Amino acid sequence: MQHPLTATEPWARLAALAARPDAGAIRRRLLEDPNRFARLSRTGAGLLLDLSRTALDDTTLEALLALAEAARVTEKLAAMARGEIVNTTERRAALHMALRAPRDAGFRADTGNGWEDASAIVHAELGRMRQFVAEVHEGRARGATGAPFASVLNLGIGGSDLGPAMVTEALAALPARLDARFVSNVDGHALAPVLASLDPARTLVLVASKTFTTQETMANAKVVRSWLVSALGEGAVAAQVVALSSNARAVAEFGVLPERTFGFRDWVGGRFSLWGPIGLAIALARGWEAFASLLAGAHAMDRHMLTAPAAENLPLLLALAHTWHATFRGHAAYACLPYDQRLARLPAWLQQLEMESNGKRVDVTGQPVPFPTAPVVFGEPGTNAQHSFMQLLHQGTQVIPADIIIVARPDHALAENHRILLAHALAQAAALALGRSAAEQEGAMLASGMDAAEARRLSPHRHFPGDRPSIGIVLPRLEPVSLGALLALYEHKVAAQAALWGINAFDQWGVELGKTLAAGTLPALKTGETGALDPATGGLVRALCRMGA
Ligand SMILES: O=P(O)(O)OC[C@H]1O[C@](O)(CO)[C@@H](O)[C@@H]1O
Repeated sequence: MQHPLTATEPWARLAALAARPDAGAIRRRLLEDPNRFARLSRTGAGLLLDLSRTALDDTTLEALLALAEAARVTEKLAAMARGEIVNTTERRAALHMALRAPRDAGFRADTGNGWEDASAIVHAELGRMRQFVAEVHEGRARGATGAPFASVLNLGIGGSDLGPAMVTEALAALPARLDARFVSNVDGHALAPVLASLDPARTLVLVASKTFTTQETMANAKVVRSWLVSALGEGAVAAQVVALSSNARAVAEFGVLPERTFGFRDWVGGRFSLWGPIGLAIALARGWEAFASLLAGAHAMDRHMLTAPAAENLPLLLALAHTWHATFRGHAAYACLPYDQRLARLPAWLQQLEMESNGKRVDVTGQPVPFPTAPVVFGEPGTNAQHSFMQLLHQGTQVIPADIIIVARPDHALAENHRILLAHALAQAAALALGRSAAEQEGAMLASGMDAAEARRLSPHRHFPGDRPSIGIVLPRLEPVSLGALLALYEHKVAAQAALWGINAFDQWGVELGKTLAAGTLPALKTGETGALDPATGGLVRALCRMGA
């Protein structure tokens, strides 16, 4: 039986367009149309999206928009905003948009057991967060010895780390209100040096875990709890530990006071959670105003996503361009290249967002999807990426599209450095798209005085095929409001692709098996008893034990 999406007329049209010999031609399209940038760039919520260095043309774009219509993408995103149960396997709404909307936005969530006033719940907690942040900054909330807090240590992993850590680093141009540290890995090499560098009397600890059962976070939380208690006594737990979680019972058992617990509902998915209590570290480190502006920027993108016409809608257009690359052109990876060092952790955040959301092989009905879904995402800030993996993007055997994120105005006074950075970002996009033919390359070598035989020998090695797509995303400046819009752009892009493919972006069953197996392996590492393990794991456990594990 044919999959409902591949049975649509626009799908057939797109499959035919993708099979054309010139389906990937970017150079020709660029050089033939001097207005291509104007025709294929759009603005929304303060950002600029530039699709001119992809092979998309009017016909392809029209077919992609028709496919989105056939898949009812806009209706599905509207259902998400209405708080309907869109995460069908876990029977939950996905209402992260409520976290960043004004109080009167009126978001409501279907709990499966009736509807609740999501906006009221969010704003009650936001008010408490705001008050707590003020108490810490003004020195009214202090540690067990009466010392004001100088540092905040966030213990969390996945969505309970990547978002707040990335945003806190991205907003480094703002004055630091508290020194912020993030420890996610259960590897003691992550936690031990951080604890060694902190003063327990002046450290506020955030245990960030939606479930409050994640083994890595809880193991680190226990270590930090003992560290506080042995330095300051049992009273330090109540004075200095804060929980960010939706599991109030487990939080209470851990000993965190209700007034130091900030909660959220299960309609906030882990990887979409930085906008609420999980983002407390951002507000503590960069100030409440910055956090509020971040939310405002994301809300502006939410409004744009919900109201802009399809052909002008940034998240939808980005989703369609990525889908053209991943699903129709079969590009199995894409690179995220932020040309701003402060966005160094953006690729890591995006990896979870994309790959945990859309790394799915069955659709919402449980049927296998007969086409590629989420590609592999990787990335590094430019220009560093140019000196590591960009070689493969320019001359490798596979085509790997890139998102090139550019910030127009810097927050430093090194104007020449910034111009060099921008020149490289633009040059990479141009080199990927236009390439340089063997003949052009050979001509350049001859002109430089190289002898003809040597120029001929080198020309295949120095040939750039071009026709390699990149998408530009431009922020006027990296500030809370534009960062919020950028992150919401990607969140909605991911949700739009899931809606198009008919998959569930909001569950993550693929992470469960490894957790279960780790629980069975831990006792074997303690006792050396490997009888219950598979032969390969058992062999490795015995080898590790012989080496002193
Ligand atoms: O916040 P929690 O419950 O500790 O979960 C952390 C992370 O673990 C996952 O559940 C699975 O890796 C992520 O989705 C989540 O962000």
